[in-house]
Amino acid sequence: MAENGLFLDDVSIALNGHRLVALAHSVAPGEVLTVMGPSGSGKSTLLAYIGGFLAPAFEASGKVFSDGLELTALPAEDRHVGILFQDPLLFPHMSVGGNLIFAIPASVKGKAARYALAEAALEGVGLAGMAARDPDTLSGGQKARVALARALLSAPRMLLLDEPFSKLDAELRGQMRELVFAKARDSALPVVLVTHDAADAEAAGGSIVRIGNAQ
Ligand SMILES: Nc1ncnc2c1ncn2[C@@H]1O[C@H](COP(=O)(O)OP(=O)(O)OP(=O)(O)O)[C@@H](O)[C@H]1O
Repeated sequence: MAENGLFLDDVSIALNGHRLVALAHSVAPGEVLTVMGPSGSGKSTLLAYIGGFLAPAFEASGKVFSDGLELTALPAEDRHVGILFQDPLLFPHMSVGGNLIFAIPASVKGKAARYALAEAALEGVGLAGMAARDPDTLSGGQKARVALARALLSAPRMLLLDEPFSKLDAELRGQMRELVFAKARDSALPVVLVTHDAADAEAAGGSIVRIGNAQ
């Protein structure tokens, strides 16, 4: 078992008796495992299993470890997994800062300390001073950055990325993936990236697994 990082120990997921995913893989801190495969092959399902929110329709086995700690039996809220989806999914009724402060673990006490963390996270994604903004006034690329800052603020053990760049235009897409991978390296977070885009996989630079037709 890999001591550091994420380890998927013979993970197998089936739907109606048909096996979708069979995977054994480790992802070192700061590295990216890219998961590719046709639509409906089970890529998002694999992320749901790792994150602890697999729908009951699926039958799954295999263990998930993070830094040697087994997560498999833990509920999603205790797994401390940072997730980015295709849509940034910011709360529209909160300011940008509110969206960030919401994600900070309750163990960080004091309004000033929580505000300072949120400000620093915004600065870290190139959005210094934007805490008071309404999320609806941000561009798609800015929203994606806020979602990244929010995921990082939650003190995650890993990042799970479900096509997070696919709605961005080519230039923003390149910038955003560099930012995400740099943050993952800086924070020594293992990353599982689901994508249809070979350029994403190439930029990620780690291992690529294909599920679906290849099995
Ligand atoms: N909650 C659910 N209950 C039952 N079946 C589901 C559920 N969610 C997804 N599925 C089915 O499980 C299979 C895998 O879906 P999944 O979303 O993991 O595919 P994917 O590879 O991520 O696809 P895409 O590239 O289109 O996002 C599909 O056949 C899908 O219809």
